[in-house]
Amino acid sequence: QTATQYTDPDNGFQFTGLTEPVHGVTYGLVFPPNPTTEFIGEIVAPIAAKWIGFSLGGAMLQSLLLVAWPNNGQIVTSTRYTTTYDLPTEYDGPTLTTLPSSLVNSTHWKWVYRCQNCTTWQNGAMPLSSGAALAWAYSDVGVDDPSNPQSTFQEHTDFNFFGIDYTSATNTNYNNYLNGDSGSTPPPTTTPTGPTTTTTTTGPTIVPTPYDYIIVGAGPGGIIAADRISEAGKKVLLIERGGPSTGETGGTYVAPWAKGTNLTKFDIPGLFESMFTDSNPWYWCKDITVFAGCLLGGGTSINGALYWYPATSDFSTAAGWPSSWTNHIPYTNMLKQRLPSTDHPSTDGKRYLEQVFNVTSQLLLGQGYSQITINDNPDYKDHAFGYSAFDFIDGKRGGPVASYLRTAKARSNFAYMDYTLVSNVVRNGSQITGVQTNNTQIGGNGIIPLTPNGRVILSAGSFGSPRILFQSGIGPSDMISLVQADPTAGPRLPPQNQWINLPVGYNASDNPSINLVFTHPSIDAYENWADVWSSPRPADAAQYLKDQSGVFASASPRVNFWRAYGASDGRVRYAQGTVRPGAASINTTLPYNASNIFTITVYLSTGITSRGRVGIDAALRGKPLVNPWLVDPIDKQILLQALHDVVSNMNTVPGLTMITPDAGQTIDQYVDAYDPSTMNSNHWVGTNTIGTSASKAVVDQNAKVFNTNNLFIVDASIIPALPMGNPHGMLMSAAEQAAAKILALAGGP
Ligand code: HEM
Repeated sequence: QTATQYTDPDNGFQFTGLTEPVHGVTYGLVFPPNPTTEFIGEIVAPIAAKWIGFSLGGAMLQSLLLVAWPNNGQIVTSTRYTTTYDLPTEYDGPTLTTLPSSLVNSTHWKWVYRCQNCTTWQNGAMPLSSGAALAWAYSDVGVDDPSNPQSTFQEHTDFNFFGIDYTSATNTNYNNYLNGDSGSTPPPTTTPTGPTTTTTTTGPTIVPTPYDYIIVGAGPGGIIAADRISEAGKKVLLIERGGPSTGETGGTYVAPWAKGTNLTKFDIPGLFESMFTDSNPWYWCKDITVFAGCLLGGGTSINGALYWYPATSDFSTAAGWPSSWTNHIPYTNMLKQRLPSTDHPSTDGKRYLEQVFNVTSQLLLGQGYSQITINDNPDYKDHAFGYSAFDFIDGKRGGPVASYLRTAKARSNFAYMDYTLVSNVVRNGSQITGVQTNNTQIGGNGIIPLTPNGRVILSAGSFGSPRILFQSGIGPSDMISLVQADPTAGPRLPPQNQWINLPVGYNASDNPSINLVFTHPSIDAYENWADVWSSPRPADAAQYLKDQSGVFASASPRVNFWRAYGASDGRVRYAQGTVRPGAASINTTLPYNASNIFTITVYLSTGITSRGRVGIDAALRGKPLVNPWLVDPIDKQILLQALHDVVSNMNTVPGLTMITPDAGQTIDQYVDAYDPSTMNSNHWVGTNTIGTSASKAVVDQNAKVFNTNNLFIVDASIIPALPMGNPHGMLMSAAEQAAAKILALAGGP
């Protein structure tokens, strides 16, 4: 089949397309006379079509896919992408705008849309100077969560292809079409190809509300800032690009065995390991090349929730903090009050799956370690070990979402907007006037303004916040040049004489971590967590569903330990260990019993000198440009020393065998051969580091971006150096302190 020209009888637009005969769905496209990167399209479908997919590359894989369905009189739409024959997931970059002649009535639904930045995508493009194939997918089975544009759904029930000649698919009235006007096209006299009706149900333009504080990103930094600032009576908008996570926030991603409850993947601590083995991990950001959580709660909704109250050194001037930050105790106390830690998260107070604790404590006691309650002694981090501590609450994921967000939401001066991506701040020189979102229904252009003296706080994370800065003309010029070349983001940049040169993306660090894998006959490896999502041990699943107790009330770690090391450069570095049943990867020549495996991960933390650089690529994806792990040979030397120490007395624990590395490889060879990407701990900090001078730092001691009047950052990116432990506890204390400093700073709303 080949597309031909037809005129839609309702809106009078001339499209190139066809009505396929099997289901009677019409697909049409029209381009401006000198094609740019956009087009107007339409899909007219009988009500029996529960969702429709349209592939701009003419195939399922590596194509920009448009997916649409009707819900409550509106058309719900998304752009998606996939490289495998599984559910295509969110693809950011294109902008879809539903045009007014769209409708839903009793027989049909019709989606007329503008698709901008749509003619090229990752690994593909529409060949606009020739012809090509397009493809459609049809389903008579409804999607799982119709109000959610990123809903999951089952495979199509039909698909097919058709040819199109792009060179004749243009119309000189294109710009009129954008305004809902068919221009000089004569009134249609041809046979109607679509439904005839007059009900227009797409929403009108929303008049944008100005806010005192617009906070971009609902991770730990953004949520805590939003709670404290709304508590102070300011009018606050918190914007999240993703959607709900836990059941209490409207999340619906529930394991088969928990069906009928609102205990989602993000509620049940024992599902943590399944984050990395899911066939449809929609919650990871698709435009950041390392793991980042694109959902409410950010990293705290998808992490293992290891929660450490900060040590004094975490906020020291030696770590890079301005001296005004070193007294963290009042803020850490505020955090502890809102979110106490627990090292026995099961609601019955018992500990489960503790075999690794027994084995590891034999090793550590033999090395002169003492067992302590770790969060009772945050500064005791040399030769100390104890039970892993978490911010779980009532046997469920707690974190900032189940604490600070609850109180924020109860206030009438707090507003929350999800599924909304902020690309850049709108500014006039050093004065920020609003944020640019991808929701063009807001004011017709997607811009949300500030009140007079209003402020923007970026909390989009160590990759997301730098990208927003680059797209706002703030950062090194090589990054802003990449933005300039982008057809959508380029025109939104301020003029070059307003660019602000700051070291955005530099000073990046992340804990290098190395896994050692062991077996011991006493260990229960819990099937390496492989079955927790689809076929858990029935008794454990039942116990958890009954009262949130048992194995599922905790994430996988069971033991943590720390040790200090002096080095030849005069610095003290700390090594951290995390121990859990199971193993992410095993590489061994030894025969072993898979039901007895466990992992000791050794990280280097406080004192690391290695730094990398974070930036964007030409597709504006966030990525490490220079890896931050073990750049300094002394960092590597200390990490090796720590690994050797951990296994130094292995022969004193009967039955304990190290299988990775195995006898054929030394620890040094193992570390030399380690894939750097698996050394990543996803603890990125420092990409918008705090400091006292604009030549070395991005934000000043009030967390305000240098050379701006009213732009702030509150997230892991301002932390100058890695803290002692997994960073989200220390980050939340930093967010408390940053919120207090921002509120105290004169000149605000
Ligand atoms: C849960 C969602 C989906 C699943 C599991 C799925 C799965 C599959 C599978 C297994 C095939 C190969 C079928 C065969 O060769 O007979 C296929 C083909 C195809 N799918 Fe999907 N699909 C999904 C969603 C979509 C969507 C949203 C589109 C949007 C346009 C799409 C477009 C296509 C097209 C055009 C083909 C045929 C051409 C090709 O193989 O690339 N699919 N799909």
